[in-house]
Amino acid sequence: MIYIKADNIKKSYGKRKVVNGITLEIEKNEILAVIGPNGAGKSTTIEMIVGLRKADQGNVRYWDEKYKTQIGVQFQSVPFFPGLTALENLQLFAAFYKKQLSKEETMELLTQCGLADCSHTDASRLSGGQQKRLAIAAALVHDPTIVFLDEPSASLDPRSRLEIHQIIRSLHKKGKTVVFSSHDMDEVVKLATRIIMIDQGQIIAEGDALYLCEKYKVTNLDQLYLKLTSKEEVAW
Ligand SMILES: Nc1ncnc2c1ncn2[C@@H]1O[C@H](COP(=O)(O)OP(=O)(O)OP(=O)(O)O)[C@@H](O)[C@H]1O
Repeated sequence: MIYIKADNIKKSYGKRKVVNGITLEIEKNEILAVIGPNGAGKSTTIEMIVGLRKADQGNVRYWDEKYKTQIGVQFQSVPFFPGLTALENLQLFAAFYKKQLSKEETMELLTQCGLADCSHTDASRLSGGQQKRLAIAAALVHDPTIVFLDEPSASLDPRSRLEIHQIIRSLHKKGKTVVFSSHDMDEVVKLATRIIMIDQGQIIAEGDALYLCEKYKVTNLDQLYLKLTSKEEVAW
């Protein structure tokens, strides 16, 4: 089953074409990794797909007219409410979806995201890694069908990174669809059931890791990345 279909979407900021005709589908119960260089247009593409940014051209179609309540999104920076604890922040995020999370339900979500010990800590005092996990928890408060995670494990220590992988795997096991962006090719190989590589606002490769490595005659995704993505000339 196809949940979301983006057809030839484009976005420019001023004269700069950031997304230049992306067509993709997001299927039920896949873990889709979106990879590509800094500034390639990954976040902008995700923002258009989740309906937070309007495409200049092209369109995005959804499987359900109430899709907004069934999508959870974690962005790279999260505006938590200072003065509120981690637990209170999650309850507030749930209220945005008109959902009342009991203390027990909130604790369960915090535990799932490795934050049980921080439930009563002011969100603004959490470490970077803890804030990232709280951001993921915030994306899950309404038990969404599809979860978009924008670089969920970036700048995390190895243990926290593994915890994020566990969260992604358990969401997948529950039948959810997960779309995540990442610069960590090992993580992508471990988790993704399908990969989309974006460069300069266009999809330049698509498929699972094995297929892509065979197709482009490389032994791993790092090599594939270096082979396919453009490189800026370095001026010394
Ligand atoms: N609101 C905005 N206004 C102007 N330019 C923007 C805006 N948002 C993004 N850009 C520019 O668009 C380009 C693509 O940004 P985007 O965040 O989509 O890339 P990305 O592939 O997610 O990069 P990264 O891997 O570094 O997160 C970048 O050059 C960025 O500076």
